[in-house]
Amino acid sequence: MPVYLTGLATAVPPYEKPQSLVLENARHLLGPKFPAFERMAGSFMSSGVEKRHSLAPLEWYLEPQNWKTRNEMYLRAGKELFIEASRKALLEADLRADEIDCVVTVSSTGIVTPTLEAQAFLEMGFSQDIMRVPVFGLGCAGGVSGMAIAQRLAQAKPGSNVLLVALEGCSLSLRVDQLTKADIIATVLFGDGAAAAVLSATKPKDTNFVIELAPGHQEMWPDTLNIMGWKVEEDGLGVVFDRSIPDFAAEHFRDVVDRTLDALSMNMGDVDRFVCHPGGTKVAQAIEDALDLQPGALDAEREVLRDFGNMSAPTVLFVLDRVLKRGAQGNMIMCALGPGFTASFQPIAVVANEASNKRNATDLRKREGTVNA
Ligand SMILES: CC(C)(COP(=O)(O)OP(=O)(O)OC[C@H]1O[C@@H](n2cnc3c(N)ncnc32)[C@H](O)[C@@H]1OP(=O)(O)O)[C@@H](O)C(=O)NCCC(=O)NCCSC(=O)CC(=O)O
Repeated sequence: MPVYLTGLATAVPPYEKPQSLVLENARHLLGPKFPAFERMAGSFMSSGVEKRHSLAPLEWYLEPQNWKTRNEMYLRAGKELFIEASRKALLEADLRADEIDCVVTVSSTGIVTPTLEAQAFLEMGFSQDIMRVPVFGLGCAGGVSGMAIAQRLAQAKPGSNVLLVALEGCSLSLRVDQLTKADIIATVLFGDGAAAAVLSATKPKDTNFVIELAPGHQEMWPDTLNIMGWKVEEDGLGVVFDRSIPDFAAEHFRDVVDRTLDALSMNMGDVDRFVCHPGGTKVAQAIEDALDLQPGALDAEREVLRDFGNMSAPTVLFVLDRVLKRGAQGNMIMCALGPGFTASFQPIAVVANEASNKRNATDLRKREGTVNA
């Protein structure tokens, strides 16, 4: 039984920062504490990131923060973003919040219990018997793995509607006490954002096309725990992301894609578009090379990186949103790498809707002019 994507929306927090401003403040804040800062400063401008959004205003990052203040900001600003992304996705799906049976919240950049979907319960108007599935720790793979979890949950209960929300406040982990090169590169790349998707086990009737989701596929490489993750430290989370990630992708991504396609009974020729998480320019390049894609094939990926930075889990859903709104059809494979080290894949097919009874209805995949820019 297929599952259908009936709503997809993105949201970014209100504080927009051009990369030149991030560099200026990083130089002021981190430069005096990290002797090699100037040697790495060029990466701010060569990273492909032109701007990003953050959950907190600039002044917040200039003050010392700790576990309590970071998580207070995550709760306050994250809840607002959760609500905005969810409401937009529900509008797309033409559903009320109380028609959602299950909500999957994917987030690894803050800790709050009860989790965000419970914090937003009243404002959202969720039903009292909603099933809550908070998922922590998937990192950059969270958008794809979250979609795969939501797909399985929707498939398990005919007639149900599942809301997926992927939300990250990567910038809240900025550290000025224990600086490493990885911390500087994280400041170069990471931003904050959220995306929400509505999945339904009921076929939409009033669209020309439907977006079908088959079960996803994941693989974890043994003995790769140190490539990506969080270290829990005195004043917050410390970023773990190894400089080997682009080389790792260049060496191993093709093999895992081939095994995934086998598992999905597909081959390369069946895939019309890979929809990838753009972890950084070097990762995007490594994926393009590994898959023998045409130069520029990952155009939407580079645009999302340019406009929002690497927002971890929601990033790939921003890419999917652009790709669908530009009218993509056929078979797509959404993919991302994340802590584990894990590769996660979600097949998506945009196909004509034979059951359509409203030929002129506005399709999710055709709403021009509403892409975040
Ligand atoms: C950030 C960049 C655009 C910067 O490119 P540049 O050409 O300007 O610079 P560069 O690559 O030479 O790096 C500048 C200096 O930083 C160091 N450096 C780079 N990445 C580092 C890392 N992860 N940890 C520690 N140091 C690192 C380099 O060795 C070099 O130091 P020295 O000069 O001393 O040698 C690129 O490095 C990049 O795209 N890297 C990939 C980022 C990445 O791993 N993203 C994935 C996040 S996880 C994720 O999102 C999952 C996924 O991708 O699916």
